Amino acid sequence: MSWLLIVTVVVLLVYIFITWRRNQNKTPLPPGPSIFESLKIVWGMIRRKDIHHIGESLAKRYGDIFVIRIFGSHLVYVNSFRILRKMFTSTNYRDVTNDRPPNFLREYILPTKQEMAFSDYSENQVKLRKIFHSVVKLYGDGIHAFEHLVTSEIQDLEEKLASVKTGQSVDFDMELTNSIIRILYIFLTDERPKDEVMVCSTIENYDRLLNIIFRFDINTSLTLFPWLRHLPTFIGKTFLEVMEEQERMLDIFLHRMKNESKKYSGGLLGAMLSEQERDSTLSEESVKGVIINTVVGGFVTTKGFLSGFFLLMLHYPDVQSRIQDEIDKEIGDKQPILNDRQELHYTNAAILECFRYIRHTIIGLPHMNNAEFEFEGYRIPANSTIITNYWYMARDGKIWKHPDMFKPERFLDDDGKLVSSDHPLRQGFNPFGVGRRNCVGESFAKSRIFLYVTSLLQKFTFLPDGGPLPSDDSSTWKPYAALHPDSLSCLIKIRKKCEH
Ligand code: HEM
Repeated sequence: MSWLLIVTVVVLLVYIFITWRRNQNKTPLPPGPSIFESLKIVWGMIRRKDIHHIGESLAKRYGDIFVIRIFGSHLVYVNSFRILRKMFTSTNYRDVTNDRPPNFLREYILPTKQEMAFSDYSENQVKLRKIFHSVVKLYGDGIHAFEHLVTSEIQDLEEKLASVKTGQSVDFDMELTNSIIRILYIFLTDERPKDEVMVCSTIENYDRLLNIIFRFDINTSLTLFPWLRHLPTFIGKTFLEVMEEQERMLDIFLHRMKNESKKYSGGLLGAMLSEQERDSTLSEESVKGVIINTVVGGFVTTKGFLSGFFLLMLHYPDVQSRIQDEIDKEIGDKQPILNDRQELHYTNAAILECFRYIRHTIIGLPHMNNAEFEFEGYRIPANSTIITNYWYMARDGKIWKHPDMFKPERFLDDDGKLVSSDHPLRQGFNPFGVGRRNCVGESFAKSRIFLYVTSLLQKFTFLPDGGPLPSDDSSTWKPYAALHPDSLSCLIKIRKKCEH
């Protein structure tokens, strides 16, 4: 036993010596904990699952950029949006910094590598992004077709809520979940789901399981030791379940596509089929990839935002009534539309502040650099995993006054108008990322969020139901890849009749 210990120590020392020699006379790495402390930190992240809390305390110690070194790999944390924008968008760096690190999800779960979110930046990836944008068509006339789709779904939700008996508690989390999934389904197929219960439960379950697999501790363990998926443990069981659920989910869409391809012309899938006729290089694998990207990217993020937002309405009734006053004044009784956005300054400020305050996409998606580069006086070694530390940026005391307070007014100027998009505060944090890998669903998500918030607060007031209310402090929530409160039960008081 003792010789094993001696060999381990010697190997470790030789490794440290070689690393040290190799780095002599080179531009320094960003600051960061020693190799020994790094080991302890990564172990802490895996054990305590709180990658965001550890990233926050290290950012306070080291500033805008730091590195954690682990067995010859580098986790480079970017802790300021200014630095992140420069690294991902400037012509000096963007060809290098927009790949994705290898991860278990890409290698072992997704049925294809031809997709948008987890593959490297490539011609195919750019092509898929373009098709996605052409369907969202949020620029120009297409916006109205999309708006109609979302509005009609929200009206169904309103009718459901309006039919709840006075004083009866509503599982609003579940209602939101089903409603968001139905919109995603319509976005993909241009039709309402025939078997709604089955579609909603399959997609919800798939997302829930993926959210577990993508948690830092589990994803890291599986990426380092993929054979763990075969063990009869929680991880192995979750892996099997996610594979089954993925099969079921793809079947819902692909089965219909194959059997009804003649009729299949609308939605994102229809657009991909038409594109396939023009461009034979667009494979079925890519179609599968885009279904998964839309379901994964479009559900947990928006659901996390909306359940967080309405939880804040329960905690901050004065903010809720100020939004309602603004809606009454600017929109009155007519159905809110996207064009109303320009007039609703306080509502927009509350939405921005909710993104900042909750920080539900804690570290976004990691990037990887395909070559070594020098940046702000530091050397970033090739194949580093670049972590966008949104969790820290959104509450960095250097940018935000009273960062721990929920204060929509921080985004308003002296005349009560929303500060412009180039204002330092709005430049200080964007939860959708920037550059070539920014969120492809940004416009889709923002529009949906605006329509949900305004339509629902126009008709209803949301009130605590007297049961335990989840804390509004998202740092106490379970550390999934996208944060959301555990539950959201509430009372709903009708303000205005739904007249659709
Ligand atoms: C509240 C809503 C959302 C937030 C906060 C959000 C945030 C993000 C972030 C931070 C990234 C990574 C950016 C980067 O790597 O630099 C991302 C990527 C992505 N998002 Fe979203 N997202 C949201 C909604 C959506 C929706 C509705 C969809 C699709 C329907 C979507 C699809 C995607 C895809 C496919 C990517 C990968 C893009 C690429 O790698 O090129 N997201 N999102």
